[in-house]
Amino acid sequence: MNQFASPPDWASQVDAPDATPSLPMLEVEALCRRFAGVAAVEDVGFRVAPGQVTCLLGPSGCGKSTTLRMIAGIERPDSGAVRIAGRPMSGAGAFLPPERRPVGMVFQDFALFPHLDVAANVGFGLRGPARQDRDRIAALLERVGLSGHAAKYPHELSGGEQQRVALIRALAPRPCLMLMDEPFSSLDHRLRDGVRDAALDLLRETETAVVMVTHDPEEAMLMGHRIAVMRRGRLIQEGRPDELYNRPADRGVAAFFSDLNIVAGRVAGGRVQTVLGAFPAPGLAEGSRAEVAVRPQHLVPAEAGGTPARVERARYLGRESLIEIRLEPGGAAMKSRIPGLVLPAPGSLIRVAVQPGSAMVFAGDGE
Ligand SMILES: Nc1ncnc2c1ncn2[C@@H]1O[C@H](COP(=O)(O)OP(=O)(O)OP(=O)(O)O)[C@@H](O)[C@H]1O
Repeated sequence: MNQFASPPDWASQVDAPDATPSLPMLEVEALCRRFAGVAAVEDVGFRVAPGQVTCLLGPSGCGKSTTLRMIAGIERPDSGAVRIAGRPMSGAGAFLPPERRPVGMVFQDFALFPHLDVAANVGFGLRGPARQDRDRIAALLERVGLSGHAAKYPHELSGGEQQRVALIRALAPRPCLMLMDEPFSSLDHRLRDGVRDAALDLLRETETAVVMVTHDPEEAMLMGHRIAVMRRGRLIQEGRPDELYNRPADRGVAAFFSDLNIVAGRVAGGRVQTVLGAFPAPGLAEGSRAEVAVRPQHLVPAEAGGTPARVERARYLGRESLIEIRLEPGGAAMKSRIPGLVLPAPGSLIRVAVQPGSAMVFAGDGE
């Protein structure tokens, strides 16, 4: 059971910068796991507050699932600690098996029992007499719009319906923490939004803390109150979606969320001087090399000033236009995304500028 009687309102936490509640539901500390001498997860630590969703985001093989499996107790950490609702699950000699952890799990393949009808599948998560609690099962089914499906078998349901059943089956025992591994990735694009929204509503209502693995940055931004970006087994950055998008720790994190235009330069007078202009470079040594990353929507046509650029290709994408250009000094290829219909002729010369405050400056000239 959730030991916190009245968890803080998730919306106010999202709005308030750096409002980390004092009592996390999940605490992960310095988790490490090696396979055949190779580190799959190294020194990963983060916390999740009650009612909050943290998305583990990263490329294939970066250690997301292994981290999730260690939280679940399916995988034993080599070192580090996991605490749920303040109780040690693993670490310091303790190790609770998965069935003794107050955790619900949902995976990519819905894994419903094919020989049980929907009501029995949901009831399976309940223990003892609660398993027959028709009212609770009916309430959960109604909550995800499946009231009329209680007597159906999994093969009679669509993928989206099956995943909603898997979700309420995991939530039925009222876990403190929900662990979800790519839970929506096998769903048809059209179904996905509806199932995601149903899941978010239900998780918020039940004030369940959630760790969700995804490799899709848009999904992480859509679902996560916080995002933890992993790379090569390590946690690179953890924070609110806007922090990761606007203040990424490095170029790799920045590149996860969109295409980037990159220009390099040297720091002089506290600013990195580039072909696109000079940008503040706080904390970087005078004379050192730095690179500036600019998202395509932040590289915009300039009336006067700016940097001359030759248009290579311009396409209208509906909501916006994508203009591919080559900077005249240096010849670097860049992309600019502009709202509406803006189609300069290929070969024409335009001027572009970086929107104030949008440039991301990193040390060095490569990852
Ligand atoms: N049981 C295992 N035995 C050996 N190596 C493993 C095992 N489980 C995971 N690995 C390795 O550990 C690394 C991390 O794997 P993990 O499944 O955690 O990555 P991931 O980020 O979840 O990837 P994906 O998005 O492809 O599922 C990979 O190199 C993987 O091959």
